[in-house]
Amino acid sequence: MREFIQAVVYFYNYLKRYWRGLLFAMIAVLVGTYAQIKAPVYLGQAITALATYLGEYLNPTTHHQASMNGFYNALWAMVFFYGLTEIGLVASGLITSRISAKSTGEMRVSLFSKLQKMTIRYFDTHQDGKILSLFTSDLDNIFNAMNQAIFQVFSQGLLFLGVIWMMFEQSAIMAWVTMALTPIAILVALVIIRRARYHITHQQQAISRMNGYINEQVNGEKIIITEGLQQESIRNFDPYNEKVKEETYKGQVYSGMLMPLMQGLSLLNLAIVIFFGSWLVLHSGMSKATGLGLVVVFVNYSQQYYQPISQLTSIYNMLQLAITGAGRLTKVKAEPEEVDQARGTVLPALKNGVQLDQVRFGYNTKQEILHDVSIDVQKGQMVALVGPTGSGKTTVMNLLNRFYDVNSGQITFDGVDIRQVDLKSLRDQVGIVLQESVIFSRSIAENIKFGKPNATDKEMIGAAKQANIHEFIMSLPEGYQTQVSDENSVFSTGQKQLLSIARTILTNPDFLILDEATSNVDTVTETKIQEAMNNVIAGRTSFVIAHRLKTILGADKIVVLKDGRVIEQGTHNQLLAEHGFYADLYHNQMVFE
Ligand SMILES: Nc1ncnc2c1ncn2[C@@H]1O[C@H](COP(=O)(O)OP(=O)(O)OP(=O)(O)O)[C@@H](O)[C@H]1O
Repeated sequence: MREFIQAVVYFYNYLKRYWRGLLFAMIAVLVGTYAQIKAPVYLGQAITALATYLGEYLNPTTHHQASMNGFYNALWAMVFFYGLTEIGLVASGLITSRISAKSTGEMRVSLFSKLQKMTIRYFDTHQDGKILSLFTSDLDNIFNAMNQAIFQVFSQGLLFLGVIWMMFEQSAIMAWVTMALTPIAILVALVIIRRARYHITHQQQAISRMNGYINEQVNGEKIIITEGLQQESIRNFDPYNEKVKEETYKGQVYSGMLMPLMQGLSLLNLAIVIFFGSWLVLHSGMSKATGLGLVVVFVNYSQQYYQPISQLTSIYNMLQLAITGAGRLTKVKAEPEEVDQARGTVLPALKNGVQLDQVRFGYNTKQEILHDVSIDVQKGQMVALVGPTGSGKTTVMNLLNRFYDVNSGQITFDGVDIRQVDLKSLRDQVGIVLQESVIFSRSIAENIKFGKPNATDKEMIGAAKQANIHEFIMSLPEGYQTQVSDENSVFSTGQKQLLSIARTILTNPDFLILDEATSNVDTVTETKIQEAMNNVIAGRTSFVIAHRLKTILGADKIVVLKDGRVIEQGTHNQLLAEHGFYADLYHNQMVFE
């Protein structure tokens, strides 16, 4: 019930601005449905008029032209009402399609804007595929429901009530006869909806599990190919696919069953209506011609009456999917936002330095990752963070840029706690070169200018030169205009990092965080990266997460992290003299280099 109310609120928020269009669509449905239930009355009158005329025609002594006029009048009225039905239904369909497309478009924009404000924590804890499915399946389901189901609930509900009302207007006894099979129809519909729902829920779960498997296998394709595990991967795919196949089949069997069953019931009912109607014509006091007309009217109503019941499963399924989708999107909307642009003081340019003061932090409440970490960086200094894998180096970087907040202690820029600072002004000062370099689908020039789109070409080329990537870019036939993307990258891993460095140099940050690429790069590229790093670091305050110790020998301070604690601090020579963890690490690496 909570999910239902949530969905109603969600739809209301997006649909309220279209109230005029919706009102118009409803009036169109109202007119169309009224015409639809009114038309059979004229059909009946036409039949009655024809029967009267034929009766008189067969008896030449009482032949009147007038009864034929009644037939034509009724016929025209019937055509008019059926025409009106079509106009009403087409008009309301067009309006609802337009409103659904527009409001789903707005939902898409709002979802995308929301995602752009999400915390790193959100992206760290949600799979890419699941985020993508908000845009694909959830919004699609919502569109389908708005376009068809909500409209159908209204129009079919109206038709159902309207037919009952009209039937009682025409003949109460015939109305009861037409409705005779209603309890069976409703019972059948409920049983089938329950079964269909069961299998459709299982089908969705099976699809989600299968997608998870495909996602994982595609991401791990390199390992699968190198280990020759393709056949195994195909074999393991089978049970996922089988489950989807089985549940889809059963779901379709049940949901597809309702329509023919209802048609069957309606045909059975038709026979009852004709049988009872004929009995009434023969045994009641009404004229035979009127009775014949009445039978024809109820033949029509009998079909219209069972139509809404047969639509129930598809409407129900569509609504159910939309309610789940709206629930998921409401949850996303309620997620805490990252960029709270207007809050806090604007951070002035760094004057003294950056401090981590007794910082404690964990990604979740169960496990603390950093314990009492204190690091002091003076303006213009280069601090290197070293330590075994999992020791917390990247975590320190995440905190410095305020991707996450500390649990206790504080991080300060010139003595100001970064939690008190306007986030944008903090991010403007901090430049990050990540281990994993990202390439966007656009030209190389636009990729370099990503953080500063209004940079001049001269500035951009200057940055590329400092990052040691200019010559390579110029060797490409289209130079800086070469279109690149993650799938169609012309860069090696090392070159991608050089591009990231160029991107960062261009934004000219005061404070720099550099996460050195761990992947093996050839010695020429390694030297180039080293030079580029020296260029970007020069004159800046920087934190370098180093994996190859020889890259940080000249650091002003080396901080050694182990299991989330600072175990040693000092210059390279000081730490070597201590013969501690760093000295061991250094000697071990030198043996392998
Ligand atoms: N998003 C996250 N959620 C939960 N735990 C995480 C997350 N990121 C890292 N951790 C955990 O925090 C610890 C420190 O990880 P971190 O990435 O900071 O180490 P690192 O020193 O940078 O390692 P590496 O040298 O391998 O990059 C690890 O135990 C890791 O499992």
